[in-house]
Amino acid sequence: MSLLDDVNEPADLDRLTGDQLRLLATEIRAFLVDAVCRRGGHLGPNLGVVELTLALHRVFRSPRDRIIFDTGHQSYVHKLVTGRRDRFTGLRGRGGLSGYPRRAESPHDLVENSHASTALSYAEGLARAYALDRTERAVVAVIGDGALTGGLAWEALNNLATSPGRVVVVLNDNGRSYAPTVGGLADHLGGRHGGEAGPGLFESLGLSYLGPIDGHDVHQVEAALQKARAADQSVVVHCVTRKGYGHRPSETDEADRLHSVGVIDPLTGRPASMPGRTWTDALSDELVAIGASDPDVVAVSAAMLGPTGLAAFGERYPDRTVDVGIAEQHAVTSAAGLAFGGKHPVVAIYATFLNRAVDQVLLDVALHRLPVTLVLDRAGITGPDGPSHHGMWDLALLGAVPGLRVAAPRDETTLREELREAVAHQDGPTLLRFPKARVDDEIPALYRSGGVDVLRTATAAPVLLVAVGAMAASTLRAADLLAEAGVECTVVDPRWVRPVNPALTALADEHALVVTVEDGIRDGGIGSSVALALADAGVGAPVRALGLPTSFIPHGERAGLLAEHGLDPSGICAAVLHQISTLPAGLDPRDRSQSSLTALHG
Ligand SMILES: Cc1ncc(C[n+]2csc(CCOP(=O)(O)OP(=O)(O)O)c2C)c(N)n1
Ligand SMILES: CC(=O)[C@@H](O)[C@H](O)COP(=O)(O)O
Ligand SMILES: [Mg+2]
Repeated sequence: MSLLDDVNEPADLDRLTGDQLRLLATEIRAFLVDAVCRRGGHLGPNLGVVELTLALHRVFRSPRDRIIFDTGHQSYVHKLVTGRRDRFTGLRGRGGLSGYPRRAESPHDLVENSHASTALSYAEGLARAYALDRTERAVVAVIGDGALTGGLAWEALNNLATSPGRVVVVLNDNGRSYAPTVGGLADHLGGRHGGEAGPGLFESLGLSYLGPIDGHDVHQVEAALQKARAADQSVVVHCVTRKGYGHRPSETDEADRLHSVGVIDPLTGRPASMPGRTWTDALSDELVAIGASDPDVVAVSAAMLGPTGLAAFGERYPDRTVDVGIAEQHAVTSAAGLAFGGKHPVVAIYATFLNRAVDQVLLDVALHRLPVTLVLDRAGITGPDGPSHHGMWDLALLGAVPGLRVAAPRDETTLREELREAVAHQDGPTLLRFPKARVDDEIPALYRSGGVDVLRTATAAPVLLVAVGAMAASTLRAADLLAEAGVECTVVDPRWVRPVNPALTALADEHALVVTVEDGIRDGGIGSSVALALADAGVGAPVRALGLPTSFIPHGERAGLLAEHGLDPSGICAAVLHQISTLPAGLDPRDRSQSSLTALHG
């Protein structure tokens, strides 16, 4: 019987002695290594917060007191001590335990948004609400040194000093985001600016400061938290920890301390199976090649050089590579500055995180028609990271940006080609998007017509299938299924999906039904742009837009989630057949006669 087996709620920690707490921490690490290596997830971040989380749950009485984890990727220990041990076998799978706090899972989870740098703002507002009600409930925000590089966190700190709400800010300073945390703040916390790290900075903002504290010493952390709890103003408790602590492959992983892993061998930290070539790998290689011939290209990342494929560019051209920290807004506006200065910035960001910087794309970049290329990795369904990480809003949110040209490559060749076209474009911003997946097999075009790649044709095919980027493979397989059902289709990849290419409009005019397929939300997506363009051009073919619903899609495996939303070959086929069945009598595209077209086109 282990100590961990007896911990089913935070109160179970109260009776443990110092030695038992140390033993429990060891058991928790063994549990985490085993569970995360089997399922994938955030390993290094959680190994670093074991003692800190035990101390938090001994000092504060969750859920009456509120503990908010910034980003939430480091909440596994919190889940373990709040009764969710048995659910780790399904970690991040469909219907299984989420990799982030999740309200539906436990009353101990309040905030489940896993975009970084939000916790202090949630906490300030919550504490203010408790103060208004004169309710004695403590509010704690746990924030990493990486998340503290985000501007939102500083907006919150600025407000905390004068807020009636008191917040205990636990700064988990492990010196890293993925890679070592960069910038003046990181240098300050690391003592690289000389003098004592912490007090000067936070006290000058009107907050109290305690630390630096050894974040792996439960008693030291507890003592500091007790003091912070009793203070009459907001306090920063500065805990120094080691990312990946207690697991050699994590602690020694140079890239990111095994920040976020797939299924790996616990002894070596290496992937259990060959990961295969991803879209990110293809982007990485082509950008290095472009950098060799174009000295004006500058790569910009928001704390994710490695995961977005910019690390190789950074090794080759360190002077032309910028990591701005978790600061997507600054990344985009500073890219605008670079472009004003004659450079061509390539800003690589996960699609979901660009949501942060929509205004910057709109007014700081597009208004000035600046040549900035945005590369959106993890576009569409990402999978195990769940609702906040699916990159499904970009096309809809950015559809309103005048002059933004958007490309969605279907395979590695088109990714390379479209990236070069994007970087060559000087008159305004460009955007490329692709998913978190292996890059699909090459999909050759039969021919290119006015910039649109025609992937499949049949004589007098009545249905035009418009595949957006990575949806091309499934759309082509759907066309096979439809042919078996007696419906011939033309399948095209517009390559540049916005603005809608007039060549696509012309092609649509030769068909009785147009079906668009994309892995973003339908509402405001490419399908709706195509429908508008056809209507404006007086093309009468009805448009059926297939895509994701405007809803928060839970975590699960990417292929399964796409299928659940009808975006696999059989789903696309079924949707087309259904659409055909709704066409007015005489307009069945299986019997596409000139008269039916004439009738349709009025
Ligand atoms: C807005 C936003 N940008 C980027 C990310 C991706 N991301 C997740 S964790 C992380 C690093 C966080 O570093 P830190 O807060 O220090 O936590 P640690 O992993 O070191 O514990 C990044 C960049 C994110 N979740 N949200
Ligand atoms: C917490 C966070 O935002 C990242 O760690 C994210 O989970 C990484 O996702 P990938 O594993 O797709 O790189
Ligand atoms: Mg950190």
